[in-house]
Amino acid sequence: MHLKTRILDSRLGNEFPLPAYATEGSAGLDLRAMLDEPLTLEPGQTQLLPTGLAIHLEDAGYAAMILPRSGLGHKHGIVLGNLVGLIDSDYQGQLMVSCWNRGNTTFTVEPGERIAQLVIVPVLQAKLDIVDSFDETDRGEGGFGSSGRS
Ligand SMILES: O=c1ccn([C@H]2C[C@H](O)[C@@H](COP(=O)(O)OP(=O)(O)OP(=O)(O)O)O2)c(=O)[nH]1
Ligand SMILES: [Mg+2]
Repeated sequence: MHLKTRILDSRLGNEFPLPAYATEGSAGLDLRAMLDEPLTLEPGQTQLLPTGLAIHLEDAGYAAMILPRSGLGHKHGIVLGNLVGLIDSDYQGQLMVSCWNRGNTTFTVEPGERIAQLVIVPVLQAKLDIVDSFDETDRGEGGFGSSGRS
């Protein structure tokens, strides 16, 4: 697909590469922290970081999700303050990343560092048909471990 993208920080495409799929099979485009100086995140701290990019998906049949990078999340505890970021198809503002240090050690984000990834996903907008009851299923209202653990 084609994605209308605005570059809001001129260092992107010059000093720092534009987002690109790293391999033919990559699902995510890495997003960079467009900081002016290194940012220290103490354990437990969360900061909203600019990416220098805006996208306009235009089509309600798509959304984008901002997801953590597995290496940063697993090794350094750097994940997202909102766990997952959901980008609406009509959003035109700068993509922002809520960066949360859920770990026990201080982490410094360097300017231009890849801090999260953007994944484009298909979306169905549902029309709600209001009913009084549902056709019976085996599960019914059972959930949250109702089927046991093993
Ligand atoms: O990690 C994120 C999450 C959201 N957004 C932007 C794009 C999205 O379309 C918009 C609104 O996000 P969401 O609907 O999740 O937030 P909200 O708290 O419901 O705000 P709003 O009232 O603006 O919808 O904020 C980001 O830039 N980064
Ligand atoms: Mg919202």
